[in-house]
Amino acid sequence: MTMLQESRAEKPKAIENQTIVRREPKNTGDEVILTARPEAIAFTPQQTALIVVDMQNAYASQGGYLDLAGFDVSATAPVIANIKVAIAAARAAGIKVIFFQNGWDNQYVEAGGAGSPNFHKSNALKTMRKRPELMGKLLAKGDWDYDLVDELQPQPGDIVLPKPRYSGFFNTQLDSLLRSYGIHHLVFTGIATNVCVESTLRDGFFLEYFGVVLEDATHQAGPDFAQKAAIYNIETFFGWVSDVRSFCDAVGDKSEQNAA
Ligand SMILES: NC(=O)N/C=C\C(=O)O
Repeated sequence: MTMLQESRAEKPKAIENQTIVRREPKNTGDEVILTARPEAIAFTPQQTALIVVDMQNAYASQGGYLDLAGFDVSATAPVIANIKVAIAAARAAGIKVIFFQNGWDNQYVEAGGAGSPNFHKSNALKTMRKRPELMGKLLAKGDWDYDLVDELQPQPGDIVLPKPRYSGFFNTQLDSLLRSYGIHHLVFTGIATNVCVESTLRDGFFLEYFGVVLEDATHQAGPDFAQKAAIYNIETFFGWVSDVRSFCDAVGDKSEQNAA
């Protein structure tokens, strides 16, 4: 056993002077402890999912919806790289990986008509009303914009869920799938922190899921203050905030060992 493997074998890592939040009744299986704000949080990999929110070209690529609608996506490359690391660590630790894809059919029937606030608020729909040549392209199933970015592709055993609104719990199979796997801790990554990540984490809170966001694996839609506000809300009211390095340390990052 190498020194690196030896240090990885010592689990859970000591979190000195940090209060540790533990769900009751106790987790079953091997518990790991994640350094987080405002407290460290204990979870078992088997009862945890890594949620990858909307890592589609629409949200992370130049020429995608957010970019065309005037949002800055120039700093998404490190976020993609960090999510890739978190996914590898999660898979190696036996944590279920769940990808979301936001969008609708290419006729936008699923987007709702003028009777839906979504019709009036969605910046994708507004952009297409201003630029009709984009109709059938932005967030439309089957188009490049809807596709997950090349770097973050699902593997067998992962779950991919389409979603028609900001919250991943609304009109999707998420809740029933999580309950079927006995999962009650959710670790969030993806774009946008202040819209779909926060909406899903908040709905999860109301449904009694423990939500942790990996801050450096997220990016906001809008100015920097939107990221700060979302992180503040999560840390203070709805869940916990951590980072990719701490997540890998907590779950024992066996991804390099397992990479064939
Ligand atoms: N994935 C998201 O957070 N989406 C944010 C805005 C939108 O879809 O219009």
